[in-house]
Amino acid sequence: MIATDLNCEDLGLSRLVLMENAGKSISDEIAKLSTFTFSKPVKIAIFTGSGGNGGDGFVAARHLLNRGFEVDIYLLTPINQIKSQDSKTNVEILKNIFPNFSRINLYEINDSDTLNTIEITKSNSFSEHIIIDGILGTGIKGKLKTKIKKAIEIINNSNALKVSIDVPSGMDPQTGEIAEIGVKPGYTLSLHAVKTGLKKAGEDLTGGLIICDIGIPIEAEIFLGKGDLKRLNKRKNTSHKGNNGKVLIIGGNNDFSGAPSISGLSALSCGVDLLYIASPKSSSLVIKSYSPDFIVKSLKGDFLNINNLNDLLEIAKDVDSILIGPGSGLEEETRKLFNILVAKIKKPIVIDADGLKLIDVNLIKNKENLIITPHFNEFKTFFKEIIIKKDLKNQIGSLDLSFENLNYKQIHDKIAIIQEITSEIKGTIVIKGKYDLIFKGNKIRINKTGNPAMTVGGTGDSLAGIATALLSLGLNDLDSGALSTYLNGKSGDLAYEKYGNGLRASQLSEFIGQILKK
Ligand SMILES: NC(=O)C1=CN([C@@H]2O[C@H](COP(=O)(O)OP(=O)(O)OC[C@H]3O[C@@H](n4cnc5c(N)ncnc54)[C@H](O)[C@@H]3O)[C@@H](O)[C@H]2O)[C@H](O)CC1
Ligand SMILES: [K+]
Repeated sequence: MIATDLNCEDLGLSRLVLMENAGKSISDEIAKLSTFTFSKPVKIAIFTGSGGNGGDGFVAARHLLNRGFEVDIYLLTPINQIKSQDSKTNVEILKNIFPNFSRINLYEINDSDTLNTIEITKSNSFSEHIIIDGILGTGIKGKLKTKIKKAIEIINNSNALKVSIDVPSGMDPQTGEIAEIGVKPGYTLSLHAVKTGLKKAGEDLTGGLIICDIGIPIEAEIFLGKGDLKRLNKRKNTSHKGNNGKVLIIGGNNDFSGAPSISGLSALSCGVDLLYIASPKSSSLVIKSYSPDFIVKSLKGDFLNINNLNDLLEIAKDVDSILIGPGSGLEEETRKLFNILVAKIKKPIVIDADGLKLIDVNLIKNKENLIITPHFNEFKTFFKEIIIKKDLKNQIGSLDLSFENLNYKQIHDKIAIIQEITSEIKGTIVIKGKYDLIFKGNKIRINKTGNPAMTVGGTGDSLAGIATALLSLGLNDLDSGALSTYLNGKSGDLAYEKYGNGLRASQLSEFIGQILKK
């Protein structure tokens, strides 16, 4: 949800607008609940915190006033300390309503003691009140401040009807756990979608769940955007070498040393701790010379072959994720090696480039934690058996990946055909193109970053390196595959700004760090 919310900004849909929609939806639901539950007009008390959840409360207040309700707002965070810019904007509007004709009272609660003096605390007969909990939503972190704990206690002790905005304050929106104390609402108004933790917590803790539409288009969930960067875990202060990703790249032959190196440079730029490249002797020396940050394992032979199996299984034991294929060439011996490797290795794997031409689709069908990264022609070749089995040869044969001048039905149909094929395997399929399409089961993501200068050789190797790095950093295969297309395309866009059509794939890694940092 946090990712989707930020991705709306990439579509030009601002958080301020979403907050307005949220507040309006909340006021509509409160009005319904009030006529449903009470025989006479009720008074509304809204508790607000320092973030977006409180902001929703301020907007709801404005709409509730127009519906004729009397509204008291208890600001647990004084106005000058409110952190969310959009909340600030909305509380300022309420402050500007002065001298006021609307029935609104704003109370800034500076310390816990002030809470003892408020109306709700003084009387326990608040059965004709609705309390709206806009204290904490999806942004909750760490221990609750004393003032917040006390406010939650007061809310729970009152016999008003309690309604939480988005998440009952105090509850972890991902796990549903209440570490200290949480509001026990009669209803929770979930914005856009019910957060994972609320489903886990159950109605005892959330009250009745009502979903409020706030105008987020489904595409904000499908298109990759800056919000998806939030999927990456924060590094722990206590972590040490090796805790943040160990990647193995298996590739290269006597003709190709660049491909595995480009994958390696991009993987390192995602922040992985250790990067191993296992390559035949013929290419390993050259690969070593590209970067002092690579740990290069030199394997016997001019190309990858079955005699390398034990060495590779040994190195694989020590890493978190493995990329198979860049620059490996198409030797029969390499084919044998790869097909045994994918059967034996249980760790997250990415298969790219020559790997896709050599590995049998049937051997990887049931692998969950797997990413393949074909462009459309490679996709057709890799899945040819499945395409024949499903009798889709004619339709796929004439298909391209362009969406220009198509209506939504034609777009649906095009995607449905591809999905019929991709859903035959359990891993993630990243089909590279102007728009990258990412499939896993019934899920689809689309990436729109990137530019025509990226048709230069090696950008796919960079993408595969990024996907493998993200797997090693703990993301699942769908998120790794999807986010890798966004990062690779975005770094390509920044590289284009600097180098124009002269950009080279080895330069993409230069920009990855700054995208992640932002
Ligand atoms: N797309 C949407 O769903 C929209 C949701 N909106 C609402 O915004 C919140 C999320 O807003 P955010 O500012 O990220 O977080 P919170 O309001 O939950 O609060 C964060 C705020 O509180 C402080 N804080 C965090 N932890 C604690 C703590 N343990 N004790 C005290 N204070 C704490 C923190 O410093 C922040 O300042 C979402 O739930 C929706 O309600 C928007 O309206 C837009 C659309
Ligand atoms: K809340």
